[in-house]
Amino acid sequence: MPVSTAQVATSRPSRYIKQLVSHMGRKVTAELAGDGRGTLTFAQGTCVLTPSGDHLELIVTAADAEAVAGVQDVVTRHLVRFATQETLDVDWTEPIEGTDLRLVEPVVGDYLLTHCTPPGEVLDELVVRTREATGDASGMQVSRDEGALLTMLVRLVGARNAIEVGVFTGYSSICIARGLLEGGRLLACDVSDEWTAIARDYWERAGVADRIDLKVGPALETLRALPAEPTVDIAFIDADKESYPAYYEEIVERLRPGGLVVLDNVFLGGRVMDPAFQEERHLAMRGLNDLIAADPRVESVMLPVRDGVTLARRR
Ligand SMILES: C[S@@+](CC[C@H](N)C(=O)[O-])C[C@H]1O[C@@H](n2cnc3c(N)ncnc32)[C@H](O)[C@@H]1O
Repeated sequence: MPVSTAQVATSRPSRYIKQLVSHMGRKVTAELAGDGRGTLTFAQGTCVLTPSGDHLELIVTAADAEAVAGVQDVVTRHLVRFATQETLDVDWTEPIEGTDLRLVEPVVGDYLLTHCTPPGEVLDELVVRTREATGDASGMQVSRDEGALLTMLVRLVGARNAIEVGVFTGYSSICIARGLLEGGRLLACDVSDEWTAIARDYWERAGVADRIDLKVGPALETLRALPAEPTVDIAFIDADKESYPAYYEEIVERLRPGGLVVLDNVFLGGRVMDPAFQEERHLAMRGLNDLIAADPRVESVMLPVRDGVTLARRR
């Protein structure tokens, strides 16, 4: 239960952050960013302090509830001591797990679904068919707003040469293939014959089958077998999470300048923000998110679309 927040009403949030960073900097790592955001890194966890109008926003992240309480205690005591001209009310929320974070408010999520270009009959039917054929696994399919985003990105990039890692029943492949320039091709990678059989059927129905090359097998092998030349315009990564770093490396080296790699599920349902989650896929995604943000080969932005989407554009 490692994430807890507090909103402290005050007319001087920036001043307290400066004071705290300067004071705590003698004992722990304390940083003040140009935008006024402060970060305190203790042995047990971190506290991020952000000035927000007439509030000071605090976020404590640590590996367990006890560690959260320890960081909360240090921060609260110092803040209260620094506030000589007012009484600060530091009211922390109960610590929650990353999986309980609301990544997209349901009402917002629903509004987004109904305010993008409609995907059309074939994709609507594919959603139904996927649910019937795969049950709970159907949750892996990209949503209609994310699908619309993919088509839009493919068009904006002016893509002729695209790659998809993780086809499932073909929804996102159709979205990508639709946006390609005349003569464009999509290399679609997946390990499942069963799921991609459905994809093939719907690619035909959507009229894009002739521009998709399906490669069934481990995607890493497929990617490594590609020429090591920067010819890829856009790639979408949406497969096994442990392999994301390897997929990213193979793809980023093959992107042409201005080419885009799009990564899905970069929040892992909130688990990337929660240090209690330490499985291989959590470490892989957390590490990759950090790497991309600092990667000099690309410009990147992370979008709170569904489970988090990163766009990284090759410089
Ligand atoms: C989240 S689903 C993809 C959803 C798809 N983009 C869509 O919109 O319907 C992940 C897919 O990755 C595939 N996959 C898992 N491990 C793989 C691997 N090593 N190589 C290629 N595909 C893999 C799975 O078979 C599954 O179809």
